[in-house]
Amino acid sequence: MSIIEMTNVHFVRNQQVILKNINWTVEKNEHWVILGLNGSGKSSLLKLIMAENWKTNGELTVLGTRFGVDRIPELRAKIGIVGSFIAERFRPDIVAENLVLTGRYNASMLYRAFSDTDLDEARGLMRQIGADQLIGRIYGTLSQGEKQLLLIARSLMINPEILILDEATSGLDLFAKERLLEKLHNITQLENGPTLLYITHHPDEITSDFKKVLLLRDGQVFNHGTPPEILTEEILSDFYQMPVSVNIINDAYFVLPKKS
Ligand SMILES: Nc1ncnc2c1ncn2[C@@H]1O[C@H](COP(=O)(O)OP(=O)(O)OP(=O)(O)O)[C@@H](O)[C@H]1O
Repeated sequence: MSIIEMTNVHFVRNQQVILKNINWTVEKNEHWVILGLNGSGKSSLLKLIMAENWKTNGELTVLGTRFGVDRIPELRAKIGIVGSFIAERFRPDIVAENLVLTGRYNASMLYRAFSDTDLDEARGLMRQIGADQLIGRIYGTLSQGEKQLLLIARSLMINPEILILDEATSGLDLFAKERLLEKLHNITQLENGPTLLYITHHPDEITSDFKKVLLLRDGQVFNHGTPPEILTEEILSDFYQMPVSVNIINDAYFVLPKKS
C-alpha cells in the first residue's frame, strides 16, 4: 500500500488557490525531494499531509488514514517534522532535552509529568545524532544549526513513519550541512525507518538516498521522476522559466542560472 495518495487535491485559502489538482503517490522508503521556487506551494503541500492544512477538494490518504473519514490525531503521531515553522513554537527558555522529549507528545511544551528515564531517552537520541554537546543547553541561546539538530532529534522521538524536512539545512554551515545529510543517510538505513519528504532550494543536497524528485510550480505538479530523469538542463530551464546549467560534481547536482 502506498503511504501517501493524493488524487485531484486542491487547497484554497483566503480566495487564493494555493494547490491545484495535485496527483501524487509516495511508496514506503521512496524518499522524495520537493523542489520549487518561493511561494510555489511546497510547505502548503506538506502541511496537508501532516494535517496542519485541510484540503479543499480531492482525496488524500496518508498511512492508511483517509482525510475526512478517519481520525487524524493518530496520524499526527506517526509524522516527524523538522522546519522553521516548528522551530518558532518553542519557548526560548526550554532546556534542549526537554524540547526533544516534546516530540513524543507532538506538543511544543511538556504538559505531562515526565521522568528521568524519559529525559535519558531524549539525551540518548541527541547522542545518536551527534548533538550530545547540546545536552543541558537553553534553546534560546542555540545557533540556528544547533536548533535544527535538536529538531531532528525531536522528530525521531516517535519513530516516525514519515519524516518531513522543510528547508532543514537553512542556516547550516558547509560542514554542518554535510553532517545533516549523513545523519539522514543513517536514518534511511534503519530497518523500519521513516520515509523522507525533503524540501530544499539546493539540488546539491539530493543525495543518492533520494529516489524521486517532485517539481512544484504555481501550486501544480510540473513534473516528477528519478533525479537523473528530472535534473536535466532542459527540464529545469523549462521549470524555472530561466536557462540553467546542471553540473554534476562528486555525484551532487549543482544548478546555476546561465549567464547571457
Ligand atoms: N494560510 C494562508 N493564507 C493565505 N495564503 C497562504 C496561506 N498559506 C500559504 N499561502 C500562500 O500560498 C503560497 C504558497 O506558500 P508556501 O509557503 O506553500 O510556499 P513555499 O513553496 O513553501 O515557499 P518558500 O520556498 O518561500 O518557503 C504563497 O503565495 C503563500 O503566500
